[in-house]
Amino acid sequence: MVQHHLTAEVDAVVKQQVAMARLGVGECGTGWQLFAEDGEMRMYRREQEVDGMVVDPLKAVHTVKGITGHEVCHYFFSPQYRYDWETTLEHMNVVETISEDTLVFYQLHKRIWPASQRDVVFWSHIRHLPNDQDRDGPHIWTVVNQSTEHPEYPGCSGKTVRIYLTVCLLCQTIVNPPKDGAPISRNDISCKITYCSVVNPGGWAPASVLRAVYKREYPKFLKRFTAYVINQSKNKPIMF
Ligand SMILES: Cc1cccc(-c2n[nH]cc2-c2ccc(F)c(-c3ccc(S(=O)(=O)CCO)cc3)c2)n1
Repeated sequence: MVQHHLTAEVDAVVKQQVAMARLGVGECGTGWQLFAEDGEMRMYRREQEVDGMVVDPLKAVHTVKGITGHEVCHYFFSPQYRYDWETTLEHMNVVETISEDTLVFYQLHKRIWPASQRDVVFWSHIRHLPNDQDRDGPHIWTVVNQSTEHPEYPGCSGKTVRIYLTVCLLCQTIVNPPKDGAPISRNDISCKITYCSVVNPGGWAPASVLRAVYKREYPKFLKRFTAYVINQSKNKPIMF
């Protein structure tokens, strides 16, 4: 079977993004600054501008009880749930199904005053990786979203501004088996989530406005999304 033209790119970007997501933020001199905290959630950014535009890389780390990395990635990747948790969506459709673990999405997001409305085309890939710290432990799961071109969605409609993003959601399931050898329940599991994103907003927008939007939107997004996964999963068998 002939490989899809994106397959090589998907493989390279996933490997690179997983490696970056695994890097800690603690190392001094890495330039990561903590900008939001809420319980177990910590949000860091590096202030970075390209051609005068804010493209601050973001790294969020969060630990959530009662769900697994497979469940978090399943609900993040699968299109049928997206309108449930992505509340800034005005329109979303799957432009192409490259394989069962690789889709191409078009998304039109709600306008954030005073900037013009943004849209984005990206491939999205879900994958699980052996847990190299604990060979017998549950696999690590990841979803990588990477902007891409698509002939049906040229980025020059004029009405909206096309944004460019790279997002990596990396999830590690932690199991604390019950002492008495009872079956593992949701009280015995938690998920360590790392969410990395670099967004080029496309058209120019004031740095102060963009940074204020990120500061407000990212913590809301991660809390809302993880609460959604907890609620969807709680009465279902555990997906390891
Ligand atoms: C979480 C967040 C941060 C910064 C801005 C906003 C936001 N508020 N109103 C409109 C947007 C907006 C505009 C354009 C976008 F591409 C995305 C966008 C955000 C996340 C992702 S994703 O890949 O992480 C999850 C899939 O939607 C994709 C697009 C979000 N939301």
